Amino acid sequence: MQKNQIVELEITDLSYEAMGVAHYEGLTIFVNNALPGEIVKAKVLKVKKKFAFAKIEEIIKESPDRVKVKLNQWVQTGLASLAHIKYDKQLEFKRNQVVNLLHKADLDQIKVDQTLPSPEETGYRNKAQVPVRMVNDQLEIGFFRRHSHDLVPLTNFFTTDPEIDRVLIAVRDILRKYKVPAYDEIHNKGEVRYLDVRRSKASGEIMVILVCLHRDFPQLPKVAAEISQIPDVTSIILNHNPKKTNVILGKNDYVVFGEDHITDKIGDVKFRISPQSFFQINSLQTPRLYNLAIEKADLKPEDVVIDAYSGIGTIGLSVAKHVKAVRGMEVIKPAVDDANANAKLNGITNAEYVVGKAEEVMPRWANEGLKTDVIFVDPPRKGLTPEFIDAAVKTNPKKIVYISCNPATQVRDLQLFREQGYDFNEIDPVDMFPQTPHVESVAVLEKAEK
Ligand SMILES: C[S@@+](CC[C@H](N)C(=O)[O-])C[C@H]1O[C@@H](n2cnc3c(N)ncnc32)[C@H](O)[C@@H]1O
Repeated sequence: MQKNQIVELEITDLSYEAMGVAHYEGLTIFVNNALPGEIVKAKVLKVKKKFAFAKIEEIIKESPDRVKVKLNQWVQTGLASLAHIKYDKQLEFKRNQVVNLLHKADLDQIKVDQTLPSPEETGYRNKAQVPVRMVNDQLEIGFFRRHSHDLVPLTNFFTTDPEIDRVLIAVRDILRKYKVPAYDEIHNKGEVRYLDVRRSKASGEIMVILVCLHRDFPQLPKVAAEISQIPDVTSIILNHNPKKTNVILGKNDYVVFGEDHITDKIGDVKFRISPQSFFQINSLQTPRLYNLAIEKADLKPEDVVIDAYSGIGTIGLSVAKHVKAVRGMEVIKPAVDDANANAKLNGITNAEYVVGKAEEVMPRWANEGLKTDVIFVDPPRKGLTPEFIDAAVKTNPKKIVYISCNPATQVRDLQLFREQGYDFNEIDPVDMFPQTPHVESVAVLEKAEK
């Protein structure tokens, strides 16, 4: 097989990144955009020893699960790389990810529920982080083509709250009007790198973050004054990111208009959210995810609860009024400040959050003799560490509720807990990210009977 060769392929599977999978002359071929059951003519893009990448030239036999995507850019950019598959099949794809991982781990007996669908299939994101670049001498917002830094200009971000798209376009036009240069990442010059916009569905408040190369730029006062006139914008932040890096946000934020946070709500609990704080992006699905996790925790009024990887305290503060005490830890300081402020904001006096790495804080607490009843963990994609797991077990909880955005690391960690006398019999996938291959899942570990 050679680059640029055209081959006819039968697609037999979907990879975890939602690429069609085919086999040809002993090679596994990943075909962008192709679906199982389809026969396609594809052009070979790259050939490695055991696998190759190809793109569709022509669909000879089309899958009945295919959706005609209006804007092919969504799929191309990876912004919504499952958008070409019917929603019920997306849910099945996500469930299958979990089933396959359990199968590989010899855990076929674990039950995997149907994926809980999201109330909104599009327009669900309460936050957009979009790159800003010059394209043909004009400042554009958009998204990078998959596996590249080529900006595809976009004005409809599809999975984002349409109110946020409206603000993104308005800010883009203001930057154009004042001739603010976009960031040039090759030479590390120019100015605006990203626009980061957050909107609370509950309060309607909107935060606009201009991620900039410099702490200030000549047009900033006029630009800020005009952005502040966009309806519902209550906060404008300049995030200073001077480094040549792929990391989106720099360390320092400067308020250029309004508040340093916006306020949102999950259930009855209010949350202030600062620019650097993590907040679940699917506003309508988040309470359903938390309710599932909380129901499974079967909390009692005398329980001591840990909220690990707590972000702004959303899980712990949602349960604080029903338990004896909540203690949480989180590595981002502004998020911890938010969490403690959020406790006060809601009149909660039995919850306390500290700054630190979970894998360091948990062992410290365990060594101090802390005993717990229920531990909630909600780590980033890389999952937990063995140090955290050992320390969590040492505090002797009845239950550990594991919320994960990466079932591969979740299954790995659940096995480590199993070796330490905890067991689980079910994983529930929840769709937090429709139109994308991302899978969220919840599992509950209980102390195994001796
Ligand atoms: C998936 S988020 C969950 C946040 C929160 N539970 C929620 O539902 O909004 C994971 C959080 O873990 C934090 N984090 C990442 N690495 C960490 C570590 N080593 N120790 C503690 N927190 C960490 C991130 O900053 C982020 O807020």
